[in-house]
Amino acid sequence: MSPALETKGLGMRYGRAWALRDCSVRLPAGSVIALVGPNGAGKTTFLQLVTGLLRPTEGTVEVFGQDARDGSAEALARVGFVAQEHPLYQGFSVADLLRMGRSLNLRWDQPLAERRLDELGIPLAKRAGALSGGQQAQVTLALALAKRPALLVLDEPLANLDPIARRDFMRTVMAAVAEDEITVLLSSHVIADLEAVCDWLMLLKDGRLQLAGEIEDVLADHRMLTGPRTDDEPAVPGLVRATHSDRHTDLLVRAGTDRPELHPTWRSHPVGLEELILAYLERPTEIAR
Ligand SMILES: Nc1ncnc2c1ncn2[C@@H]1O[C@H](COP(=O)(O)OP(=O)(O)OP(=O)(O)O)[C@@H](O)[C@H]1O
Repeated sequence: MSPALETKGLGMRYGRAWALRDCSVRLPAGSVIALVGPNGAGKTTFLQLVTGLLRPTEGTVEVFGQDARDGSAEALARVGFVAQEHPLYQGFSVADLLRMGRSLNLRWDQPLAERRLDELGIPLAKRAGALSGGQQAQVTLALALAKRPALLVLDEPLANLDPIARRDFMRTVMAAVAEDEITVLLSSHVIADLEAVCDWLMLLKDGRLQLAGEIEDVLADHRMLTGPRTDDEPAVPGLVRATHSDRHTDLLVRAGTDRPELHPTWRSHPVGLEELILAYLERPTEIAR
């Protein structure tokens, strides 16, 4: 499938410190991509490079084949961005925000935005500052979707939302995906919420890409091996991380299914997404191959 987004050797340095380094990835159009990583991993930096808000120190980033650095009106029109914390002018009414969106954007679907807000029971006359956190998040999402973007970029959209607001927010995103076949790239720490909606995973740590792929393939490519406790680090090919309990050792391994070279008493079982992500986040940073 043709990529929605392609980066090659992408890097960003703030002063002398690299926030992102050597990031090469192709993200397919039509997918819903989870960007995960601990605090300071470089997620916001990556998203701001994709949306053209930052210029890379090195490397390239293309959105639907167009250089994200050129900042043209057409390029900007194809990308909807919801920044962290859902910033809105607090003194503006929702209607004012829609009016502003209409005058600032090349393409603007006012009926779509009004319909979405009506379905959510968010009154147009209300001031943004008088809305709940969940409603403010929905307003920023409605503004981003009114551009009818081909790529929707969401930076930690679920932070500070209660479980119901998180569910409602993701429902709105998924309804837009179903209606318009848009590509969605979202960063989050809430892995459980991502699992239900994302089909692609991109994992960053210490500014380095650790893992990228279709979630189904990534999970199929890993196994958890459980056996008697061994205190020495086992020399298993493809070992991602070893963890030890009183009596057992668990080895997360990559590539292939079973490991015949291990003792036959070792049991092999599939791994869940959260378990896999945590194992990658907890191991020392490696440069992605
Ligand atoms: N404007 C800036 N000036 C200097 N350093 C910055 C700037 N923005 C980010 N950084 C640094 O770059 C690194 C990556 O930050 P970034 O915000 O991209 O990470 P993140 O994965 O989004 O983190 P979080 O989950 O906490 O939002 C961090 O070490 C951060 O301190």
